[in-house]
Amino acid sequence: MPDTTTPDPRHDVAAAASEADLAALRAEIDTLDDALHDLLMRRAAVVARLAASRAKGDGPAIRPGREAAILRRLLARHAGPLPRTALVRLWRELLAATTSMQGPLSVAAWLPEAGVEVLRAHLGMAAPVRRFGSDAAALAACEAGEASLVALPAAGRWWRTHFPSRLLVTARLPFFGHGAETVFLLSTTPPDASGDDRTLVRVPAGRGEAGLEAAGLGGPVLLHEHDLALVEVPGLLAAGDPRLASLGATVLGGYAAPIAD
Ligand SMILES: O=C(O)C(=O)C[C@]1(C(=O)O)C=C[C@@H](O)C=C1
Repeated sequence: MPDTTTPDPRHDVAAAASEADLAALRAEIDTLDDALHDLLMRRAAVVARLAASRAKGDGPAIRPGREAAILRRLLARHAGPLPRTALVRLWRELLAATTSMQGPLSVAAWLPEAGVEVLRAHLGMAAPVRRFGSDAAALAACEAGEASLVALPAAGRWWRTHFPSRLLVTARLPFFGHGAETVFLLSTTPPDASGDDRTLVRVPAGRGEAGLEAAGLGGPVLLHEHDLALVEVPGLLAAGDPRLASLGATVLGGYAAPIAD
């Protein structure tokens, strides 16, 4: 029978080597964490300079188009084992933080539970989200200055009854990957171009949709209710776009085209 009580010195050497490897790898991770942390602090300081320059003007600091362009650029250069979802999650939390550094970021939401999850994934855990019992109540809270953004689903009466409005749709969520719910973010800051955008347009059902097609502006119909259709048109169109004038179309806002994961 082999003597199992006597330690094999070769095991000690192997254990010591793997302990040393582990310590070396962890030291490398610590060095990288310091470098990442230094860069995060430097990045936040640049955002603070940008905010202090007042170049952005009034209204909420959030610029969903710029955020989308940042994420698209990073995803395009992404390589290696870190999942793309993790990259997006990290930057979403960062962008939510740098937005709230510049001014209050609060949301008036009329959303089902799944929509709140989609909203949280986008705005991070810190942004205060107040839920309302109707789309009209959430919109009124923002109009009254009680919230900087409104979050609404692709349902309800808001898209038929609330426009033209000071509040415009500026983001469609989820921006990356798939969510159980589509969420629209509305803001008093007009939509900013991301390089690949869509415009949300309300048109008379039938005639309006055909008119959009004929003008080369056909896109997916998101909702159809009574005599109105909600259509996602390619590009970022201004409310006064001459191609829309004769169609009885109302621009509800625009946003970065979401990317599949
Ligand atoms: O570019 C801006 O306007 C910023 O405020 C900076 C920044 C960022 O951290 O990169 C922060 C918030 C905006 O929503 C978009 C981008």
